[in-house]
Amino acid sequence: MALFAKKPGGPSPVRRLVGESVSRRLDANPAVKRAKVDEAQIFYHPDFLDAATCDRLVALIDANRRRSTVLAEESVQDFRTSDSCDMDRWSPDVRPTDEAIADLLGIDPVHGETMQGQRYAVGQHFRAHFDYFNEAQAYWPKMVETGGQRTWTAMIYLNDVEEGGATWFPTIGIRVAPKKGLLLTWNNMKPDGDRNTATLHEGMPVVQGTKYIVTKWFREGNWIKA
Ligand SMILES: O=C(O)CCC(=O)C(=O)O
Ligand SMILES: [Fe+2]
Repeated sequence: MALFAKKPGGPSPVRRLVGESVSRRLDANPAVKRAKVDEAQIFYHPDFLDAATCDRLVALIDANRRRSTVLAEESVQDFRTSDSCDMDRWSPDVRPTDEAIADLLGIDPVHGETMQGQRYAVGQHFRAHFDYFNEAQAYWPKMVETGGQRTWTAMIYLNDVEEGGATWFPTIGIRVAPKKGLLLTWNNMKPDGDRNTATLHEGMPVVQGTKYIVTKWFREGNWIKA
């Protein structure tokens, strides 16, 4: 390692600016509410997506789902037990939603990763994790090539779940129950652009019913190369 190699993480002007511009835009949108917590910038739009679009995305997830994977090298059994699939951003069934999320946040769509569809059956979950990358991990150089750190996460609940399946932020102490069409979004960075450990979150086990969501992660740089 080089003698003066920069320690991973720390404040970042680029990530700070993204946090400022997105939170300013969301605060100015009367349809969007900000969670009343100090630890992180968390917002929600109670009825972002209409029922018919939700149903279409659920059908696409059912047609394309496979077992979910995680990034860490250690294989973590039972860490993420849902099924998931890539949602083709150019498909006419996906593109309007994909671009509407980017527009809501005011982030150029080229920063957005391929949207992920996820399906959780009874008992399935996504254990507590951070969406931002660990810059000390072996996978990090690959992530730099594909747009660098993740800044904002946006997810949409595509159906109502009979019981369970909430998104839980244990450090902050809030739980968001699935509600068809609701969009939840948060900044994985602190206001100074450093990684925000308070964004630790978990997809809690579904107790009854099935949970469908789409998740969109935004990078600080370009995911789509010109
Ligand atoms: O299923 C959830 O509620 C959380 C999903 C999640 O954390 C993710 O997709 O990164
Ligand atoms: Fe997550």
